[in-house]
Amino acid sequence: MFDVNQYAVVADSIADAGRFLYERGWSPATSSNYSARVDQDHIAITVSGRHKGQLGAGDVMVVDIQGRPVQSDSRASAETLLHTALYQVFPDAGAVLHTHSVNATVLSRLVPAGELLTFDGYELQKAFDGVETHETAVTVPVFDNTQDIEALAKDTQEWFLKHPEQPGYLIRGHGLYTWGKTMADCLRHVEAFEFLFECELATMRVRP
Ligand SMILES: CSCCC(=O)C(=O)COP(=O)(O)O
Ligand SMILES: [Zn+2]
Repeated sequence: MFDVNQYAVVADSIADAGRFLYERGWSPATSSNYSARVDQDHIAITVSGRHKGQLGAGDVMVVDIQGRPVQSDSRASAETLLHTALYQVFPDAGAVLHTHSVNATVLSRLVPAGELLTFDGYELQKAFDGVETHETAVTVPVFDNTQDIEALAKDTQEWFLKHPEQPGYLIRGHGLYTWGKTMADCLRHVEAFEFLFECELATMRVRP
């Protein structure tokens, strides 16, 4: 069982994150899903299909670390297994955010199949946990979009078990996944990625 007070705290942090991300245009309409750790075995996650700029009581539910609903008749995010896959790889992850910004979507479609997106030489790379210098490249894998979330969860888990220092991934034509020790860390990672996506796209415009 989980602590309901702790659930209430993390559910609030998810609703606040939703308002922030929606206002910036990074989570339009019912796109995106967010989660935060309640305890070692339980995750609070958005209910599927909810408007992420208007989350309130009843829009965040609890699943176990395998993604099975706990004490709820609601349907958890369709992408729940992508979240639990990350919590399983990163025991110190406290939050996972998935967003659908225009820049993440467009850039993910421009990266050739089989190639990684690499950020190198940007001072802002230091916004990511564990990155101390612009000389440390940040490498972002781009997974093909699929409706087979179980298979995608397995692929992403395998990749991050081999590359645990990397802070996020893209799904082609779909969006960004990133995580952090706290919700504040995770939101900082979304902002850092968005800045870097904008820089890459601006660079492509002047140097096609
Ligand atoms: C309307 S966007 C399509 C589904 C999606 O990609 C998403 O992020 C939201 O799915 P959820 O089941 O978490 O609401
Ligand atoms: Zn999505």
